[in-house]
Amino acid sequence: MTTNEQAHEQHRVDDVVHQIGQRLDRTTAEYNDAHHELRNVLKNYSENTSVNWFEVDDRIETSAELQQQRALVSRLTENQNIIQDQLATYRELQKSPYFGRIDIQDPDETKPESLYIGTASFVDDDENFLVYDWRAPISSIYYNGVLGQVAYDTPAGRQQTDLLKKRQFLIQDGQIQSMFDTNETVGDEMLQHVLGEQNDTTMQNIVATIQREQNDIIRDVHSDLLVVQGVAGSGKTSAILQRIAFLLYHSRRDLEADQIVLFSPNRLFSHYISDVLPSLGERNMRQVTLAEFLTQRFQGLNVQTQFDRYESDQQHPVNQAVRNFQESAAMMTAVADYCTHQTATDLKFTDIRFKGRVFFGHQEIQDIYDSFPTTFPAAERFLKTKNALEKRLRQRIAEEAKADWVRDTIDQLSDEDYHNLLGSKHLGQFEQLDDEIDFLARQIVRRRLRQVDDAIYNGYFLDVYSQYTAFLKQCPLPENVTTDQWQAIIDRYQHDIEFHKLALTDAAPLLYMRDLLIGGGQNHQMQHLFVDEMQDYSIAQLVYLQHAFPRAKLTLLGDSEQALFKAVESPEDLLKNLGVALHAKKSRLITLRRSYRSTLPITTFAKALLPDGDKIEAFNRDGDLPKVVIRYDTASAFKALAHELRSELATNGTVAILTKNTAEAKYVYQELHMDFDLTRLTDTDRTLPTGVVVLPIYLAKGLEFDSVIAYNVSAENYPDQQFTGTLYTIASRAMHHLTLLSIGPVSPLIASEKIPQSDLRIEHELSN
Ligand SMILES: Nc1ncnc2c1ncn2[C@@H]1O[C@H](COP(=O)(O)OP(=O)(O)OP(=O)(O)O)[C@@H](O)[C@H]1O
Repeated sequence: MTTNEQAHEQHRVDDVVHQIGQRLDRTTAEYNDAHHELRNVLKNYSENTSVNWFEVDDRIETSAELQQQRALVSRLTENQNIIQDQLATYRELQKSPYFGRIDIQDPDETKPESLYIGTASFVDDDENFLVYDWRAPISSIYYNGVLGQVAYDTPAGRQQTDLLKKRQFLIQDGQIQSMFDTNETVGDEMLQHVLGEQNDTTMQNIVATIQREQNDIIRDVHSDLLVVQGVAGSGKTSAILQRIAFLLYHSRRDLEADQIVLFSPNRLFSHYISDVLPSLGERNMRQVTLAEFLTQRFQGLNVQTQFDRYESDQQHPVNQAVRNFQESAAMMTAVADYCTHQTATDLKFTDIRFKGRVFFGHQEIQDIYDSFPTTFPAAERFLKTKNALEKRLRQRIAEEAKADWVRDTIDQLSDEDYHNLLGSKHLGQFEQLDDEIDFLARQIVRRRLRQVDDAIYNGYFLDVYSQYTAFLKQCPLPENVTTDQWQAIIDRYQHDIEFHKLALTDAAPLLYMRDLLIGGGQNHQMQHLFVDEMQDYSIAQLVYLQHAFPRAKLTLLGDSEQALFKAVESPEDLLKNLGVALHAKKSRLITLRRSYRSTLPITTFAKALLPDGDKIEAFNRDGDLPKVVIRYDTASAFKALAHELRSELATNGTVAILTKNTAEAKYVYQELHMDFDLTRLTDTDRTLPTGVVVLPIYLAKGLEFDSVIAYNVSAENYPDQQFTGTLYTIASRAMHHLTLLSIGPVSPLIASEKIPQSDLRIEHELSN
């Protein structure tokens, strides 16, 4: 590239930055005006809220005025927020207005046109697009096309054009740092630069360097089930976030950020990714971990988490055939079948009691349920039963309202209680005083019987926990599960319930049964459901999530090689199983094989751990070989660990010591915390501190660190292939440096002929 050309491009950058600066000044003035106006209205509002509340007439008038003011405040606040967002976007653009340029020749134009692509559009005062948003239809050719004839989708249909040039820029603080032309999707040079620079405090957006397959994930608007299987560090999480930004742009009119939900692997991860969407001018989607979701659904029960289960499985190995069945689509189908065949007498209705006495008996409830046609789905009969009970409750309230104690209570009401009981009804709204008294009497009884009302509303008159036992007892078993094994499952479930506990395997089928029998549990607002680290979810859980978000399109991303909690499955089998289980009409599988996170030596080592690791393509970024440090007793191991930590801390912001489980993390913490500023992370932590952190690998899922030290990769700790996934996940968290500490002989997974010694730096303890 000639210096002349760079000077010419810099000239354009200067011009665009100048125009953005002018727009920033204007918008700042607009912001100040909006802020001023809002402050005035708020001041007025607070003066109004202190007016007389006790005179009824005044109260009505004030309340109408307040409502108007409240609406005004909310409109002005929204306006102010919009301007604030614009300011943030302009500030970002001012630093780096764009990262790409495409020159195209449209068939009906005489001259080629140069378009510049950045994180947001910038249009000058004459409506010229100085920068195109990366999500605009035309921008797709920057990511997808090689030079020559290319096509792109627009709302008006597919368009053709001739792509003459593709240029990439790295612009920092308004200065072009580098620029080059490329025929590739997005050239490696740019990626080299970005990946080499990265550090791990929070994730960055990748819009300047999105790769072709990633772009397919990001721009897919057709699939109702999109399954992405990608190797560690291939950009699955990045793709999710850029996809969300794309979808929000694409369906701006009918999709809001809070109609998108992401199931994330842990809370640290939620924080780690939280800057990406705001950096693209979008709000964050909702985020929840599976544990949070289940806890919320089972209030009052202590639901086992994936982490608890992982720890307990290490101590008490489980029967895999039984668990596979419990977590299968077949189990969920069995639940659905069971629910459709329940007669009123099969259901475990319980009495609704009040102050120790039966208020509605279970037989009465069963008879009501039985009175509705069996052709109705169970949940509908249940809802009708609730309504019938509500009606009977209202009758009982009306009768009880005539009782003497109620009249006595009314006589003794203070003025304030009297007003409170009237609630939204106002004095004078009743034609006769008797009506008002009657209303108050029913209010008093209703309040007293709130417990009964709640029991009806929440459907507490069906004992779902006993119902689940009944389901388990008749559940058709596959051939490889014996009745004795199943009885043990039933016994354990009953025992757990007695102690208000629930095993993770029971959560999805039990919730599903509850929803199908009593209704509810579904969120019809969600339009997109994303599941990251899907390999840690059972099919039963995914079936449940689909039921819980019935209108949502599903994007499931994972890496079966990183399965810490279960066996590896091929992507194709997975899609087939999921497609059937989730009844997907338009399903699509995208596989990502290129790994971007780690240096070439680290990825080369990590992939060699896997039986079919040669499918993984390492991105060619230089770095040191992974270092294996072997010591033969604990004292020298910790001495070596301290030494490694010091040297890693000298060059890296964060050093993560990753362990196999919590017990090991606690132990390492105990041994080191006196000498280092060390943080042990647990599943309640939300933020990642810098310095040294120690955590079990399952809490590091989805995260990355400048430097990783794998604690004790000895043969004793990682004896066989069962631990391949764990070791691979640990190794693949490292971006720049990886150290493997072994106390005693190293694991056969590492000391294997598949891993040439020349791929590692091995440091044995020196004998005296
Ligand atoms: N196209 C890209 N341009 C720049 N950086 C990228 C690109 N794709 C991925 N990366 C970087 O590679 C790293 C790994 O990406 P990400 O965490 O999204 O991968 P992942 O597939 O979710 O990984 P894992 O399954 O191991 O958690 C991140 O630092 C991300 O920013």
